[in-house]
Amino acid sequence: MASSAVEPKILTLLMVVQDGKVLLGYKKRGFGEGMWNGFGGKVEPGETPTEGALRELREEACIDATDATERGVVTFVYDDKPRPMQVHIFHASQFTGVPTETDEMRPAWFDLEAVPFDKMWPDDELWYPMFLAGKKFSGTFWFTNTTTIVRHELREVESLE
Ligand SMILES: Nc1nc2c([nH]c(=O)n2[C@H]2C[C@H](O)[C@@H](COP(=O)(O)OP(=O)(O)OP(=O)(O)O)O2)c(=O)[nH]1
Repeated sequence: MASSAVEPKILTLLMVVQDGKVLLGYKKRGFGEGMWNGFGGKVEPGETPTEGALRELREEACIDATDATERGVVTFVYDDKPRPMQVHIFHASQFTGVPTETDEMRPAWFDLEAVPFDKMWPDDELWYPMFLAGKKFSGTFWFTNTTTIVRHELREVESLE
């Protein structure tokens, strides 16, 4: 079967942006361990990406976003993994609860001028400018050895449908 026919895994990623800062979590275990990232994970059967994004935020940071909107869909293709990952990227600015450390993530606020891109997935530096500018975007990143980008396509879109 051609690799393009392989169904991608569907995941979510949500960043809370408030008062000139973004809430990120230090990933303590699993895929992306040791890096800062938004909150998210695999969408479960029967869930929409929005429902999955809100559940993962609650599980990983103990807060509930009240105004989450989808901003991007990005696909990651790896030469050392059988399935691509399709990540639905959400923005929120309002939430209830208090960001709290969990087994998986240690949350911290970063100034938008000091996002720690050197300790994040390398694609983030490429799409964050669109994300933070309030644009919608779509793209594909091809990785070798899980972490090195060999090629990418990224564009602003009118709609994510
Ligand atoms: N910013 C960014 N996030 C990424 C990239 N690749 C990637 O998987 N992610 C995100 C998507 C998910 O939010 C998270 C990976 O999800 P996960 O493996 O922790 O999923 P999960 O919580 O369901 O996992 P688990 O409980 O089953 O271990 O990392 C990337 O290149 N950049």
